[in-house]
Amino acid sequence: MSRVFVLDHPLIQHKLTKIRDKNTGTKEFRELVDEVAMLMAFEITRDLPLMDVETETPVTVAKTKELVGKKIGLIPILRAGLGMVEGVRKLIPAAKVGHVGLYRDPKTLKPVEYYIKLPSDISDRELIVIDPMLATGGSANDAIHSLKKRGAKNIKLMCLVAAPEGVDVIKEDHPDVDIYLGAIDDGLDENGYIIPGLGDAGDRLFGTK
Ligand SMILES: O=P(O)(O)OC[C@H]1O[C@H](OP(=O)(O)OP(=O)(O)O)[C@H](O)[C@@H]1O
Ligand SMILES: O=c1cc[nH]c(=O)[nH]1
Ligand SMILES: [Mg+2]
Repeated sequence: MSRVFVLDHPLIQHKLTKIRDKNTGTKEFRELVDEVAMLMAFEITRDLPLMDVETETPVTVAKTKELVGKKIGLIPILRAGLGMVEGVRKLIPAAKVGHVGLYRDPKTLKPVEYYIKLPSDISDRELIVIDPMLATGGSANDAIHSLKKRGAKNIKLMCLVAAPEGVDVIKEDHPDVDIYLGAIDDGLDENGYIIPGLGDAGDRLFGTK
């Protein structure tokens, strides 16, 4: 059963409010999404394993902790996922990055895959799928299926804003995938947009509307 975490850190929630605001322009929107992604990564990596090490300080030897060299892969879903990936990379600079290109057909709301390029060793990596929006869930669901088909075994999903419908789809199809969110909103409108949501994340990030 997927675990669903709504990351309620005050900085995440405050910045998310500004991201939602229709008066926030492209530059500030992009900066805020980057910052929130970094803060979310801080929470998502909370369970990374540590090992005991000894380090010589200028004074003496300290018994301390170091990350066990865990291999991580970040998988932004194009385009909007690009707005979050650099924020996460600031905290996990050694992570490899794979890209899944999907757009949602505006009529059917079904995802269409147009690109995929992944690190060769995804089956050995803990993967974090990144997309600001989880609406019907079709895009994230497809991306996760694509990754599993290519050998991925260990996947987390990270989104800024989700609709309950999208969360249910991932829980149903991928009970092994834990979901990390900034918020779960009320639902979807007739065009599949999240209510109240933040509008079209890709358009707001890249100024295409
Ligand atoms: O859960 P779903 O109903 O599938 O909707 C969510 C998807 O829609 C948006 O992408 P969009 O199709 O707008 O592509 P873009 O990122 O290129 O703008 C968003 O970034 C998600 O990938
Ligand atoms: O609300 C939504 C739904 C899908 N994609 C977006 O960018 N926003
Ligand atoms: Mg879009």
